[in-house]
Amino acid sequence: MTRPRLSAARLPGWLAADLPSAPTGIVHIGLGAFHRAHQAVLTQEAMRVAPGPWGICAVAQRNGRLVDALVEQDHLFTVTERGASDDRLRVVGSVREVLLASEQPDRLATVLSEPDTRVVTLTVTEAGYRHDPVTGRLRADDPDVAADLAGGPPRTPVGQLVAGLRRRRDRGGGGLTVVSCDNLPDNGRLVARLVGEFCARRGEGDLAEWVDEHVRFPSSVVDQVVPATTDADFARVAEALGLADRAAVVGEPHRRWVVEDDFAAGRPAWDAVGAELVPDIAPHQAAKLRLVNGTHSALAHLGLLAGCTSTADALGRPEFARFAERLISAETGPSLRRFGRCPDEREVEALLTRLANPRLTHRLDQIAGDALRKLPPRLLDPAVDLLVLGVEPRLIGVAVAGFLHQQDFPVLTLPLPLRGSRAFRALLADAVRRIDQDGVVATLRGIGRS
Ligand SMILES: NC(=O)c1ccc[n+]([C@@H]2O[C@H](COP(=O)([O-])OP(=O)(O)OC[C@H]3O[C@@H](n4cnc5c(N)ncnc54)[C@H](O)[C@@H]3O)[C@@H](O)[C@H]2O)c1
Ligand SMILES: O=P(O)(O)OC[C@@H](O)[C@@H](O)[C@H](O)[C@H](O)CO
Repeated sequence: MTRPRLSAARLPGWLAADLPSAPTGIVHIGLGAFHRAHQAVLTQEAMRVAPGPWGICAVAQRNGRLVDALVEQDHLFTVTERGASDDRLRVVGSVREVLLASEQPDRLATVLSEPDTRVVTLTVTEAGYRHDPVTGRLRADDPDVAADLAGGPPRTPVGQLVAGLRRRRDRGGGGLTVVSCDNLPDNGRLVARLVGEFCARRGEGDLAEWVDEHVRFPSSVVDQVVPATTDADFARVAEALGLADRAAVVGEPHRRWVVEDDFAAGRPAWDAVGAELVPDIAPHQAAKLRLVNGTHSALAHLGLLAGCTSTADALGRPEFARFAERLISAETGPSLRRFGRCPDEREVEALLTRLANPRLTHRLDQIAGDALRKLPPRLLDPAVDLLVLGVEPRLIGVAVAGFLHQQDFPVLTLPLPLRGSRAFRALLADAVRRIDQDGVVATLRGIGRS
């Protein structure tokens, strides 16, 4: 059945009552599923607690269909919080404008330069930063980066940021805070470094100095599983609302945001609605990337070999559930010792229950993508820390072997301590051989018995 589209005029009164009406103060680059389920919701909740000029201008890179859908829907969309037994549907109205960066580069630079814009958030995936994961430097050989450096309409998020900052400086603009929300270690420092390098490569040392003085780049950690929306999700929302929402998103009820408390010119009252403002992000970041994303990546690389399609599918199989539990309890958890805390039994169980939510379809192939960037902070850094503690990272070795198993040649650059460890290289080779000979399920069962 074709339903009328979600719009301000069609919204039932009981849903409209909660929506904020605020001018734009935030630019979000990377209008994906995650932003809509996470920062857009938190910002709406924060404005309810402390009203302020924190409407969002959300920027898609190339997805014109999503931009068109949101324009048609008066920028409204639904977020379904999907727990293990029920759904909670809400309408989000914190997005006030949407832009398509590839077609509106000038408008984007202008919004970034507006005095009322005081915060920029980013979710552009690990690949979006166009950096070399080993050196952390900008990949100047990437054709889009090269085009941006040559002064064309910016195609990359870093190019877009620099164009906006340049215009802001030229207009005599004030302080701005750029918050990366991507699953990358030290994401704030990474963006600051890439912006500085971009300016240097263009010979714009004066702009780099202005940025140093006026712009802050706090690092942040986000945690909420928000899979890509499925057709079944769209149909469920239409059924519940009586309206079609082409920008609907579905995520788990768990939601966490830890941000370094370093803002140049104010922010919404995110801390009043659950965000944690902290002086040091390092322990939070390591714990999140290793326990949540490390488990995800392990399940993805091993699960795909066994024909599993989603995290819930994999964790529904006893050998994967046991492997994940042991991976966290015996390796990724204890690897956090130098940060001062390891998860206890209860925390491990709660995390696995979250990740196994049978009502969320979090596809393993989505998680497995871009593994060369994802594996170092999620599984290789913990392996290094375990070696320092004198513990053999055997289960991490099996997870990494799940990735290597499908490769024709050794593509993964191991961190130096792992490359130099004969024991680690041997256990990796052994795990690849066992998966090859016995298959992944028998390998995991073998671990369970040993
Ligand atoms: N979805 C989650 O569960 C989740 C949870 C925590 C953190 N995150 C972070 O958010 C990121 C985005 O997740 P999502 O669910 O919104 O994904 P998505 O696929 O819905 O959206 C991805 C966004 O990133 C942009 N993008 C992708 N590749 C790019 C590139 N090479 N250059 C520039 N922009 C690019 C796209 O334009 C889009 O706006 C993740 O990669 C992760 O770092 C996601
Ligand atoms: O492409 P990725 O792996 O960074 O993103 C997919 C998910 O694994 C990830 O985003 C998790 O859902 C999230 O990090 C949970 O907080």
